[in-house]
Parts: sequence; C-alpha cells; structure tokens
Amino acid sequence: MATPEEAYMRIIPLDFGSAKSVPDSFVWPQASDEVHSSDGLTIPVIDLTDPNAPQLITEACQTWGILQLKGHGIPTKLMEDMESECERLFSLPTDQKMKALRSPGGSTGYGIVPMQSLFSTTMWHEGLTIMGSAIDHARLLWPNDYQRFCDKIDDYQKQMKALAEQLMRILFKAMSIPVKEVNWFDDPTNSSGCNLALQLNSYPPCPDPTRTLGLAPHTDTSIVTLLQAKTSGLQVFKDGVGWVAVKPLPNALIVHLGDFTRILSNGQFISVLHRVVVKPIQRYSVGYFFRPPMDFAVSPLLSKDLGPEQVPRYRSVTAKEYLDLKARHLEKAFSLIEN
Ligand SMILES: C=C1C[C@]23C[C@@]1(O)CC[C@H]2[C@@]12CCC[C@@](C)(C(=O)O1)[C@H]2[C@@H]3C(=O)O
Ligand SMILES: O=C(O)CCC(=O)C(=O)O
Ligand SMILES: [Fe+2]
Repeated sequence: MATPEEAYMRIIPLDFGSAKSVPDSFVWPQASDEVHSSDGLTIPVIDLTDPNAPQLITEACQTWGILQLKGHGIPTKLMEDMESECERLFSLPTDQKMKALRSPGGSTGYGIVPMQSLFSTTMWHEGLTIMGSAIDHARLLWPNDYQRFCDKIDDYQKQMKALAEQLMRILFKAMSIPVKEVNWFDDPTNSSGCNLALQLNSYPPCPDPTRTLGLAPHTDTSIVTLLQAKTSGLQVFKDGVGWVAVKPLPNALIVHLGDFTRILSNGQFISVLHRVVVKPIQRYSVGYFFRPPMDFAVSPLLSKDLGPEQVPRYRSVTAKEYLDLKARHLEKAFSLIEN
C-alpha cells in the first residue's frame, strides 16, 4: 500500500523542459519494437458525408476498431483553437500547472494518466483530464484569465458530443440494435448522467525517442473516443501484423472504438490496442471519451435479427464496475468479464 506521499508522487510528471536525456525510470525496451511501415497498410479513411459512410464505418469497426474521419463537421478553427489551448496550458511553468494537480484517487486535473499506477516505468507524458466544466481547474491555472479556456472547452465538448451520438447511431444500426435499448441515450433529462471526459495530452520533445513511450499500450474505456492530433506518434496493434503507425490527415478526427462497444457488440467490433511513441518535437492530442452513465449496465445487446443461437460472450457489468476493473487490471479486465 503506497503512503500518501508515494501516491502523490505518482501523479506528478517529470519537469520535461530540463530533461537532457531519458532517465532510467522512463526506459521502455518495447519502444524500439519494429513498426509496420508499408504504405499499403493504413487505417481506413472515411468521409462522413459519403452516402456509403455507415457501411464503411461498420467494416472498419469490425476489421480495425479505428478509422480516420473526414467530413465530420467539427470546425477547423475550433480544432486549431484546441491545439493552441493545449500549447498555452502545457507551456505554463510547472509550479503553475501543479496548482491543478489531480488529487490521489481523483478523476480530473493535471498529472500523469491513471494507468501509470499499474506500471513501474514512467511514460513521457503529461495531461489534463476534464469532466464537465473546466472552470475549477482553469481558475487555478489562469486566475485572471480563465474564461477563454472554459468557453473553448464547452464549445468543443458540445460539438464532440453531437458527433459521438451520430456515430453511436451508426454503430447501433450496424449491430441491428435500436438505440432505444440504451435508455440513457435519447433521454434529455439524463444528459448530466452521461459520463464524458476530455483528455488533453502533451508529449514533450524527447532527447532519445526510441528509448521511451508517451503512452503504454492500452484500449480506451469508452463507447467511442474522438481524437485530434496534428502529428504522428499514435500506433495501433493489428493482429497478425504488429504495430502500425497512424498518419493523421489534416483536419480529420481519429475515431477509436472503446471497450464498451466491444461488450455491447458481443465482440463483433474491436476495441483497438494502441500506444504513443514520442519525437524530438512537442506533440499534443485531445481525446473526447464518450461513455455511458456510471450506473448503466453494459452487456452484449444481441440482435433478434441474428438468430437465437447467439451466446453472450461477456457478463453484464455497470460502467462503474468495469472502470474499476480497468483501473486495477487494465487489459486483463476483459478476461474478468468473459463468460
Ligand atoms: C475518461 C477517462 C478514460 C481514461 C481515464 C479517464 O478518466 C481520463 C483519461 C483516460 C486515459 C487516457 C490514457 C489511457 C487510459 C487507459 C488512462 O490511464 O487514462 C485512459 C483511461 C481509459 O480509457 O480507461
Ligand atoms: O495521443 C494520442 O495519439 C493518443 C492518446 C490516447 O490514446 C488517449 O488519450 O487515450
Ligand atoms: Fe487511448
């Protein structure tokens, strides 16, 4: 059991600005694993305005669990503004960022990612997690100028929520499941119950990028995660191939399917294993995690259209119970809910 001081130390990132080499505690031997570099093998790129988009998205979800989405309707200016807000935030002096430090056991604030507690090696990363309004953290970060950040975050979350809902409708249709089976989805009184999170990620310039990782391999605990990133660094694991680098297209969003979709679809859709490698240059990304309310029971939604012989591969689990399993066991959480 960690002492309170040790628990606190685990959420403080390295002062990266001063790092001239990669300290031993950040060395991940897997960072130099071979990466598939053939131009022929790339994650699907889909335009949401294409009439075939639902079909293409369904295929991508079954084969990759990830895709790049164009024509998504999120204004380019808003995406650029988010990148600028990341820069403004992570360029603050360390002692200023520490004012918004996540408390041990807390879910929001500045610091290292929650899964870090499961690894003895540290990741080359710092982040800010926001759920709902950013005002409490923004006031601590910029006491005299916090409104601009809050307004941008609000606008972004609103637009991302609408897009995530649109994608969820497509996914449910593909599973032949009426969205009304998910009682929280269309219930306007339940919007506060929705459990949405925004994760601002910073991967500072690294003096020796092949020795460390920005984020260790993981799947996301979401229905979908919508990710914006201007530069490369994200890699996805494809069975039978290995790590494949994602090359972000200008203004596209990367859509990851998360664990909840894998459960709801009875394993028909993949929740993609991914990791982040670092570079000698600064990289930012923003992830919007669309998740069901904590008390929602997630279980395979077996479609009547697919016949009576279907067997649920996973037991029913509330979103909260699964998040707790994930926080303690990361990728092994799945084996704990398998029938
Ligand atoms: C909404 C969330 C998902 C996440 C935990 C969090 O509360 C905020 C950060 C997210 C993240 C990003 C990096 C990988 C990950 C496993 C982690 O430790 O923090 C995910 C979490 C998740 O998807 O479970
Ligand atoms: O930075 C990236 O490209 C990925 C971030 C990520 O995987 C996450 O926030 O869960
Ligand atoms: Fe992720």
